[in-house]
Amino acid sequence: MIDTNLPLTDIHRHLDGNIRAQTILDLGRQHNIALPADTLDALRPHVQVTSNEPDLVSFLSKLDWGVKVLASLEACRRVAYENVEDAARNGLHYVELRFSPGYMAMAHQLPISGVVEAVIAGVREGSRDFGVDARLIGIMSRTFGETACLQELDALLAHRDGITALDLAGDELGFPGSLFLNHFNRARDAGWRITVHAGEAAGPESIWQAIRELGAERIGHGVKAVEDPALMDFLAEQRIGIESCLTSNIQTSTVSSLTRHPLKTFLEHGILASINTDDPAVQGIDIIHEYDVAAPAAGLSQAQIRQAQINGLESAFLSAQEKQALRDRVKNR
Ligand SMILES: O=c1[nH]cnc2c1ncn2[C@@H]1O[C@H](CO)[C@@H](O)[C@H]1O
Ligand SMILES: [Zn+2]
Repeated sequence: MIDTNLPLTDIHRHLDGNIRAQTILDLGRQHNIALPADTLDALRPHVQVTSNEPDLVSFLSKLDWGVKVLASLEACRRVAYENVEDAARNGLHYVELRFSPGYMAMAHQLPISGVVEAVIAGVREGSRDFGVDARLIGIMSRTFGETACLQELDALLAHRDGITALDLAGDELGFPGSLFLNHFNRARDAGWRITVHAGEAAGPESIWQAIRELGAERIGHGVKAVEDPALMDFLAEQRIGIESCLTSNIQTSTVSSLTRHPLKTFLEHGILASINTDDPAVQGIDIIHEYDVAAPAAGLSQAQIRQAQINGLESAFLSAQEKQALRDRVKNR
């Protein structure tokens, strides 16, 4: 259960993996884009996972319809705005929304830098209208290679003040972190925080690489850390946040069932692990489901769920003062 006296955060949520099915229909109509179905019910199986996918890459193809309807910068602004509205509806006080501007720009060859600008604008308007504190994390989609990632990085750097951190997502097995050393050197020089999707499809060595070579302060998923005792100790000692996404890990077949998910072990080990959604619209879940259904199914006690909630804010890309302000705001409501 969620502790309503503590801030509720989601620090691992792809805004381009959280485009409403209704919005996909609307934008498809508006821009004359042929969709696989023209009613919500018929569209849903094409844009939402209905049963577990065999692997990460198959799962990721479920995000494609969402970005195929992004035919204008206004459409990008809209989905960013709606993401903040969805966060507010879920009772979230703070969200870190991540997005891959190259992936969003791809289908209609939008200017990548324009996409970054539109997303920043949409999130800013959403924050103002719905009272949710939001930060943005830029993603480089490794699936499209180093050069495409450099273009994403350049577009993000052109709006560096609107971006808090850099991430690397997509096909972890096909495109290892070692290809992206320069990218992350530049991101750190820009003063950004760093989080990396690692130890989801690949093993613990991918997590070590993200920390030692890319400068990751947090790890997305990090499921495979449980296979390496030295890494488990290191994560706990260095207070490296693990952004766990329970349902996502089942749907990508990263973990065979919730009862085998390592989140409980992470928490028992004193690792700063938190509960997050990943791609909620594609997964057909929300943050409340992850706390109330998925976390107990993964064997977490109520005290562990509360600790994970505390860890979410603790590992957020905020200053100590900003975190305290959030705690005060929720307590004094
Ligand atoms: O669970 C995930 N693991 C790895 N990459 C992901 C996941 N969910 C989405 N993306 C990737 O993030 C970018 C869009 O924000 C896309 O590259 C998408 O494939
Ligand atoms: Zn993710």
